[in-house]
Amino acid sequence: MNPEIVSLVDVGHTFGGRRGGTPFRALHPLTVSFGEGQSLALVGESGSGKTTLLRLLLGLTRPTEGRLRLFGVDPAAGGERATAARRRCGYIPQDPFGALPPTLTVIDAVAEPLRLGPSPLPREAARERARTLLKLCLLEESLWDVRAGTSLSGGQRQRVSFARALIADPDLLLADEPTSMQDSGTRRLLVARIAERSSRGKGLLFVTHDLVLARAVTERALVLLRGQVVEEGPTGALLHDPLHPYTKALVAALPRLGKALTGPPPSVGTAPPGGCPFLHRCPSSLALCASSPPLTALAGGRKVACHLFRERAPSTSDLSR
Ligand SMILES: Nc1ncnc2c1ncn2[C@@H]1O[C@H](COP(=O)(O)OP(=O)(O)OP(=O)(O)O)[C@@H](O)[C@H]1O
Repeated sequence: MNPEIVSLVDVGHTFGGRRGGTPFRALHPLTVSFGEGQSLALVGESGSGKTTLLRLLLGLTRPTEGRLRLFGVDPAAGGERATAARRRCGYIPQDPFGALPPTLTVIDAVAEPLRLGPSPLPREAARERARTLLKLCLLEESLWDVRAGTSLSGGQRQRVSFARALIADPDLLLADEPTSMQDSGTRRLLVARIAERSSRGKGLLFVTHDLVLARAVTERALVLLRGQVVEEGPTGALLHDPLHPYTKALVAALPRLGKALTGPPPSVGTAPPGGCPFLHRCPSSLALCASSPPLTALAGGRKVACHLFRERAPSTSDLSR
């Protein structure tokens, strides 16, 4: 087992429960871990809980359930060890508009992570590294001295945010749809930069709607629907042999196949509390699906939460974990 980077044991999150209002369970308890050189994709439609999970890992939100560890510490605990663990992470947020310090120039915004922490790099050395990375991220030189908070398109901001997240060569990269605003050539280049890190023992948590993209950079994937894991396994297996009807629908909806998912997105709609989160859109639903199917381990390191697969589950002794 590689030294552990991320460990979640029954981690869940409910918004709104503490200050009154209607509590909303954005993430149902989930258990997952990965170590150095390993990568995990979080795949699902809008509103499925992907960003919530990233925010828990970064210590920006404290989980309301379970036990979460980042490099062996609780990232939301405060104190030096939690700060040190968070500093080992690079984060590419989904929304590049709020992601950059608005008063810094592009080059200083990218260099900034090297200027923080216990052994900051001198300003010019940090800026030199920022120049190299900005070139690799195909950001036009004419933009390096403009204010990061103005004058940049969404795609340009996203590339600046990408360079900023990678400049300190973090041990864990948390990337939330990091190439959503890029053309296909630039996307390929940025994805290759992410993929090469795994061979150097770096960890990756990659959030995307797109299983093809997930397969390019990750070995394993979790498919989330309404905050519940409906399938987990090797990313290639999920793409080429999806088991859960929802994963099948996600694969069928990939642009090259062109079939849109039917029914309302997960944040809308009316799945019964406790029932399968895909019930109202599932072409194969059974009466049984009004009750929640447990996440069941199958052969080949795969897991699926679907009543259709209960009978295919191997005996406990066959389970990979
Ligand atoms: N601060 C909050 N208070 C209440 N509900 C929230 C809060 N943040 C997120 N949610 C809800 O939690 C659910 C999951 O949101 P999250 O941002 O994690 O989804 P996501 O999978 O990242 O979606 P997207 O792909 O659109 O970013 C959504 O229904 C969202 O409305």
